[in-house]
Amino acid sequence: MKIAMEFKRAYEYIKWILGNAKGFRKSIAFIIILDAATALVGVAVAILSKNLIDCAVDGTIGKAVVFASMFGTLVFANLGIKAFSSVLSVKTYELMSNSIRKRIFSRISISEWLYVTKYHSGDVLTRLTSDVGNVTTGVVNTLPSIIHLCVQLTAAFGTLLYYEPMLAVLAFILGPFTVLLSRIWGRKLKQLNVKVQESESAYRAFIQESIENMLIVKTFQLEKRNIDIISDLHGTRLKWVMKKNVTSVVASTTLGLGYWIGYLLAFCWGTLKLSRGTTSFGTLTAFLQLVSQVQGPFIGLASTIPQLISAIASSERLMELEALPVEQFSKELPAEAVTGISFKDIYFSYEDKKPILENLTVNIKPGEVVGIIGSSGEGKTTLIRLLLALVKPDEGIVSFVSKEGKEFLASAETRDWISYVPQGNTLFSGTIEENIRAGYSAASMEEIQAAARAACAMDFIDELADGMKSKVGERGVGLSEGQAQRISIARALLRKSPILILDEATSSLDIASEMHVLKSIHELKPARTCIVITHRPTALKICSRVLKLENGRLIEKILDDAEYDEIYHGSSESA
Ligand SMILES: Nc1ncnc2c1ncn2[C@@H]1O[C@H](COP(=O)(O)OP(=O)(O)OP(=O)(O)O)[C@@H](O)[C@H]1O
Repeated sequence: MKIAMEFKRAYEYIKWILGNAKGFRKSIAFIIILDAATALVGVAVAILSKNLIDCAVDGTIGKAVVFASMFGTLVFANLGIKAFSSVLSVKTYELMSNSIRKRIFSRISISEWLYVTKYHSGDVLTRLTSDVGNVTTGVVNTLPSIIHLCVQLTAAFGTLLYYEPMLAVLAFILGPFTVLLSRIWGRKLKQLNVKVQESESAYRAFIQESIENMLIVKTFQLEKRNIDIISDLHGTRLKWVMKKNVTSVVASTTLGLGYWIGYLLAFCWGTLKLSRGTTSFGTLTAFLQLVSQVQGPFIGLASTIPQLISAIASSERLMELEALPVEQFSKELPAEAVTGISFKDIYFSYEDKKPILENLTVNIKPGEVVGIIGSSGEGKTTLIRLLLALVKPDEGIVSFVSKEGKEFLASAETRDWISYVPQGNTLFSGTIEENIRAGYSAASMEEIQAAARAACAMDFIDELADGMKSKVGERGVGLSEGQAQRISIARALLRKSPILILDEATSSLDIASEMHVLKSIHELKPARTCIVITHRPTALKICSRVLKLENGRLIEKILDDAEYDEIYHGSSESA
């Protein structure tokens, strides 16, 4: 039962791997044909060498010259075929691995956000590079090698059987041995492969995070701790790589031993026949070559099988990414602006954790500017994630309402109506212009400048030597927090969506800049429905309503000056 299940699973993985090769079948078939041809050439060379030596011994020089020239032609042809096959393999490898990467990357992009965030970016990177590499090698290199070895085995065994059946049997001694070994070591090797890939993921993830958070590493003097962690991760990786390697080496050494025993037996048998005069020098040379060509494939298979197992183990890790749930898209969106927002009887919790939102109901009218306050960790950002349909409510309905009162459920598509400025630095590496343009790719330079002006960013951009073309590093390196925030706001304003969400978006700005940005937002024409999540009273002053998130519900607050003061001077807990 267990074996049947394992076979079924292996069948699924192999089907998936071959499915990926669909667009490259012609190239792969061609590589296989070329590789099989080199195997046949090997056997032909053995037969030719027998005839050549026999002619030389008999003194029939004319025939020997013919055989020698055929021999030379075949050797050159073999070299040419191998060179061409190698170039074709590299090209097919690149095309196929890029196509798998693109497909899986696209799949991740359209998968549900919450599921994707469960994977560390370093792990995803390892899967998209190393695992895709293993799968592609399996199809483009390992599969043709296996077929090459099988053709070589069949042709050499058939020829040997024709000339000397006893030798053929001796040479074949490795056959059952290989099958037994692959059964014993196959499963173990697959498990070890998964461990190797996991240790690679952990290692890459750590390096990635350390480089990203270099500032924290330096200011908290974590250099030594990080170097120690890297050493540990190296140690773990080395352990699994060595275990995998030793398992492969034990398997191939055992086979190697069998190979030499077989070869020695064939050699003794041949020399015995030669001493009795029942065979020629040429035949003995050919036999020895053919014995190698029967046994060689078994050794070859022992080294290609681990590659195949790597491909299978990696396909499992890639299939896992492909199985991520895809986002649901709503039906066609209406042409008119839909600006009202409704949260109705919302219950929400992350996985099986304590509920964050409970029985939450709120309606926001078109054009309203609503401030949301609440203690840290109360669920304000989660509320926005529900509106953006990044997470789904356990119960209740999140919807958008048109002027006519028509409701549209929040979905991936309704994000079209929202411009979002999230917490933290969310810039990409590239120019300032490229970062703002991400809000609306077809925007003119005038529109980009207008958005930057409204976000209070134009003054500092003008002061930069390259202006809009100034380069921004990874996550906005090269800009101050406040400058990065203003670029993020400009990006959101350029989008011209009817709803604008600012999540602590002005937290790093000085009061004067913050007031300027908020005033620009307030004066936008047409007016946008706006949700401002903030701990700062200046931001709340532009809001027509303030809602406080408390115990999973939103409660309307009328704040007097003393309370504004408390928010401003008190801790976030008191907000
Ligand atoms: N992806 C996630 N998976 C599981 N739990 C999460 C996730 N994101 C947030 N949480 C939890 O949900 C709760 C609400 O988080 P949320 O970010 O919505 O709070 P917040 O009110 O916006 O906080 P802050 O003001 O500090 O930004 C927190 O307890 C947090 O630990």
